[in-house]
Amino acid sequence: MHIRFTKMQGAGNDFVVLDETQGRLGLSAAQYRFLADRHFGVGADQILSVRASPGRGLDFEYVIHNADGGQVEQCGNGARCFVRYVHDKGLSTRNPLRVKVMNAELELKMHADGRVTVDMGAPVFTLGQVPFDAQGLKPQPMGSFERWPLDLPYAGDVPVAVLSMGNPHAVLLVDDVQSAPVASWGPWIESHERFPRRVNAGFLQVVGRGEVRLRVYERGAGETLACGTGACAAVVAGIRLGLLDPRVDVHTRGGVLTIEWRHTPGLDQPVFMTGPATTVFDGEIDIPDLV
Ligand SMILES: N[C@@H](CCC[C@H](N)C(=O)O)C(=O)O
Repeated sequence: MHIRFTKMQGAGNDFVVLDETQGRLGLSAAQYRFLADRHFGVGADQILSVRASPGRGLDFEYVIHNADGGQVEQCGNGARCFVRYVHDKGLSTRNPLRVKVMNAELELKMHADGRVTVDMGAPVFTLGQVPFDAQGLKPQPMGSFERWPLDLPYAGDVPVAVLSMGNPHAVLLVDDVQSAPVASWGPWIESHERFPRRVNAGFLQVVGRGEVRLRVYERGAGETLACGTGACAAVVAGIRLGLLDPRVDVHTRGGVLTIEWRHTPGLDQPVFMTGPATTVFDGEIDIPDLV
């Protein structure tokens, strides 16, 4: 199969974007893996498919596959690239855009300076919905939140905050993100048996009440230069742990994302994420028949 694609990046989190508005390409998980492969394919952390509106006042459907070929619920940096793609390719002039992702609807707004703000919806703290199995664990309260002791090889119990931004996140506090054990603990946390659908692992260094540094070991992709939902989850956790103000600049290895969350107990307040979205190049590629 011969296809056209666009390579994009948002704060260094990179994507292959496919136009499926005129019909599905019907790619297999192995073909998504091929596209994401940095040696044999194009190379990407995620593959984003732009599909026609499913109706209900929505402009498009937005489908996300991780580099490992698995379909996932959310991708924050991808959402910003999605808007830029739709506008640059002339698929819509609407601003803001309303799109459907796997289990939710998102509102995406492009600014005059090219940055994009995404209403990522409200975070979910119900453990069963993350999903996280806390049975038999004793929570450690902090601020208006809690952390859960996660037993990791050689490290013992490591306290993590657990929440969902539509996709699952575990956030742990570190003193220095540069020297944090992302490469070793990341895969252990990602596949920990307490997370039945695996999890994205965020390593959060609080610099001040409005500034953090973050590295994320992403489920199905490994460490990426930035993770949008990871930034939202880290800031929400930091606010509830009593460490952060409602507006925070998140320094990732690939750039800065600004996250805003007005926490009001009892109300489902949405998280807003603002950051860059850039087209790298357009291309064409032959995809082998892989099942
Ligand atoms: N890079 C993303 C998140 C992509 C999905 C994630 N790896 C998962 O499996 O949930 C972002 O910017 O949010």
